[in-house]
Order: sequence, then C-alpha cells, then structure tokens
Amino acid sequence: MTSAPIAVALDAPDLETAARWAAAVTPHVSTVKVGLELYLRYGPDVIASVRGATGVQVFLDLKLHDIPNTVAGAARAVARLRPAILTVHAAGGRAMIRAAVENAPNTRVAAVTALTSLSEADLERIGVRGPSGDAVRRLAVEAVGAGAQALVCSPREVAAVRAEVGPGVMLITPGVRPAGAETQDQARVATPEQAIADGADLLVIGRPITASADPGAAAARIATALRRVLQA
Ligand SMILES: O=C(O)c1cc(=O)[nH]c(=O)n1[C@@H]1O[C@H](COP(=O)(O)O)[C@@H](O)[C@H]1O
Repeated sequence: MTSAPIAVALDAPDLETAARWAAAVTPHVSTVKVGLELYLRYGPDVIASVRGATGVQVFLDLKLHDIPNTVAGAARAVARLRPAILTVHAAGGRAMIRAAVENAPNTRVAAVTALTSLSEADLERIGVRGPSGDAVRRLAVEAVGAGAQALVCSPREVAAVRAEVGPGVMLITPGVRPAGAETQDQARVATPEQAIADGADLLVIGRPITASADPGAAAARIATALRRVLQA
C-alpha cells in the first residue's frame, strides 16, 4: 500500500514527542514536517534525527522571508541537510525566491502564499485587498516565475491556483480539518477529501493527527479517506 500524500506537522515541544508521533504516523504518510518549534530548539541536527527515526521524506518549514542575500545564505546553510521541501514566503518577492531556489538545488522550494490562519478580514487589515483568492493567485504566479517548484496555499484556493499554474507545480495545503474537527487558529480551511479533490498534491496536517489520543489511527483514518478520493 503506498503512503498517503500527507505531511504530518511535528509541532512538538521536544524530540521525544516528535519521534513518538513520527513512528506512529510513518506507516501511513509520505512525509513529516519539521517546523520552527523543533528546529529552533534542537538546530540542524533535528533533521537527521527525524529522518533516521522515520525513513520518510522530511519537509523543513522555516518560512524564510528576508532580503535576497540573507535568504541565499540561509538556503545554502540548510541545503546541506537535504530536506525534500523548504518553505519561503512568496511575499519576499522574485529575487528572494530565486535566491532560495539557486542555493538549495537538491531541495524543492515551496513558496507560502497567504497564511491559512489569516481570514479575509485579517488580510484586508494588512493591506491585502480583495478576495484572498486573487492575492494568492498573484503570489503564486510571481513565485513560479521566480523558479519555485511548489506552492503552499489554503485548500479553499487550491483549485484556482491549479488553474493558474498548471499541472507541473506541487501544491501543498495546510489548513486541513476533517469534517467536524475544531479549526483552532486556522481560518481558511477545508476537509482532506475536498483538498485532494480540488487538486492538492500534499496535505499538511498537524493537530488533527498529533493531538489525537492515537496519532497512528488518526493518520490511518485520513489516509484511507484520501485513497477513496484518489481512486474514485
Ligand atoms: O507552511 C506551512 O506548512 C503552513 C503554511 C500556512 O499557511 N499555514 C500553516 O498552518 N502552515 C503549517 O501547517 C501546520 C498546520 O498545523 P495544524 O493547524 O495543527 O494542522 C503548522 O505546522 C503550520 O506551521
């Protein structure tokens, strides 16, 4: 059985917890994601620890956002860890995204369009006027033009982004909640089944799996639901 296109967000306070979650979910999912919480606590070694414990691909979510020269150096520094995916903010602009792509040649650079935690009202407040889908599409086009091989967007926008950028770009959607689950700090959400049906290639899912009493069973349940959609 092939593993489901899910990146489980290992947003854990310590390595022991992250390793426990990773061991539970990796029979069912393709990817685990290391984000700021683990990386800033343990540093680059955390990638090797997580990779060694799981055998699945590791997604490094640092959401780099700085001037091109600084991002070039940061991308070079993490490229030697060979993460499968590295995030940068699309709002950093073309030259910044290009700097990341050129300096992490064996890693897929994923540009984050508009954070899934921001509502339409939040976006308006920070100067992103009009429907969120329009801003996300604009950022997506800029990022792909600068060489990004992947995009991060909300599952609500994934169909529009796919129509805009075509089939060759990997679309990654956080903000995924099984029907009835709490949205917590996420604003622009959809179910895993909807995200896949609308064209997402990889779903980022954290707390709906990791906060469950049995993360392995939660991952298996979502993986089975996705397989049904993919086979339909
Ligand atoms: O880049 C990301 O992975 C990301 C982008 C985004 O717009 N929204 C978002 O939630 N994420 C990440 O996706 C994960 C979502 O976790 P849960 O809300 O617990 O499912 C977290 O690790 C976030 O850092």
